[in-house]
Amino acid sequence: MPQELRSATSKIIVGTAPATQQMKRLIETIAPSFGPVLVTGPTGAGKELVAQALHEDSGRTGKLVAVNCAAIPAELMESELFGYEKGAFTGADRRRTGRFEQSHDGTLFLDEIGDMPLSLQTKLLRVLENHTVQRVGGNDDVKLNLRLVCATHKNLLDMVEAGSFRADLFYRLNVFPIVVPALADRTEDIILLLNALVSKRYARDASCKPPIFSDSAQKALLSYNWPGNVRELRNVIERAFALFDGREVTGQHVRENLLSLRLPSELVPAEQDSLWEATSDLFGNPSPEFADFMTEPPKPEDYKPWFSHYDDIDLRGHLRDIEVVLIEAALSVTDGMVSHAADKLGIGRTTLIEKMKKLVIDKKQDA
Ligand SMILES: Nc1ncnc2c1ncn2[C@@H]1O[C@H](COP(=O)(O)OP(=O)(O)OP(=O)(O)O)[C@@H](O)[C@H]1O
Repeated sequence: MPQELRSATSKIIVGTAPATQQMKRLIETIAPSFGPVLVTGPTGAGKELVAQALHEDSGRTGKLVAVNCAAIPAELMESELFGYEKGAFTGADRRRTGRFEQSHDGTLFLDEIGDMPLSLQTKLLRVLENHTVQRVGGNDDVKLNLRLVCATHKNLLDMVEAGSFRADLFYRLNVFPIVVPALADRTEDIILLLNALVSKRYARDASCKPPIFSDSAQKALLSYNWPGNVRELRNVIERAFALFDGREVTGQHVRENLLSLRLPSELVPAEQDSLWEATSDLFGNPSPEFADFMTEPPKPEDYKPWFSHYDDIDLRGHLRDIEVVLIEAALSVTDGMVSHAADKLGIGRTTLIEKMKKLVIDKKQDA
């Protein structure tokens, strides 16, 4: 298809894995219709992008207006969504339109819909039934033509069961359900996303040169399980720009310095401080003190204080990372001699070969 005829969806959403292609086809098909869309999927997987793609391919002339229901205090949410008339409450010195009215002829994206208070759920249901809103303190019905897209990482059916989400609203919203797959379920997209996000990051700020992800780095990215999904991959790329300005990133760098932020030994302390500052809001950063502690090979009992630093741990992923690092180290000191490396690790040669296959480890180790 010529570039200019491609849908906005195919430009916005990167990925060619079967699950991604299926999702993109679904978005393109339902974008021009009117019914509400409910986008679900794990955090960071791209739910907001789906809303953007739906709007861009809808042919609607109005705006895409996004509201994060988890970020607005419950007592302000009604006036934020419905607007208010002058004098409706103390401080309402003029009429204000709400997000519903602002998205007339366009799309209203209600993110984290699972966090909407029950009283507002009832009001939202009324809007969906009547296609009108009343501003707070007003009596006039304002007629609206908008496409509603809601998203959540919560299980709304469980919430319905627990009585915290209205069943009738759930069925009203769930006309077109779209499930965004976890990144771990579409590994074919990882390298495409890596290249797209590196180019995007470089286009935004060309002051750092793009890092070069070697074959072993790409393998390491492919064998990781991405609990934070595409947002976590974006964070890894952000770290790579900060740490490897224009240099080659190896598989070992990915595991040791990018997936769990630890500095390569060649970085000086001053850079260390600015890096911690620059990335302190990134997914899952350990504190600098904890990183220092981790530069020593940990003894099992060193893990005891873990939960005073973190809420949780991906135990399987962590144990797998330790296995990968030790196997690679053994292969490196034995120049890739598998049987010698197996001796060093105290396991049989065949067991080591099986592990290397499973964990995508090469005999030859790059530094
Ligand atoms: N398929 C994709 N192609 C390109 N970029 C993507 C894709 N999926 C996600 N991203 C990027 O990953 C980041 C997270 O995506 P987004 O905010 O849409 O996730 P989300 O599912 O809405 O997260 P949350 O549940 O935390 O709100 C954004 O920077 C987004 O641009």
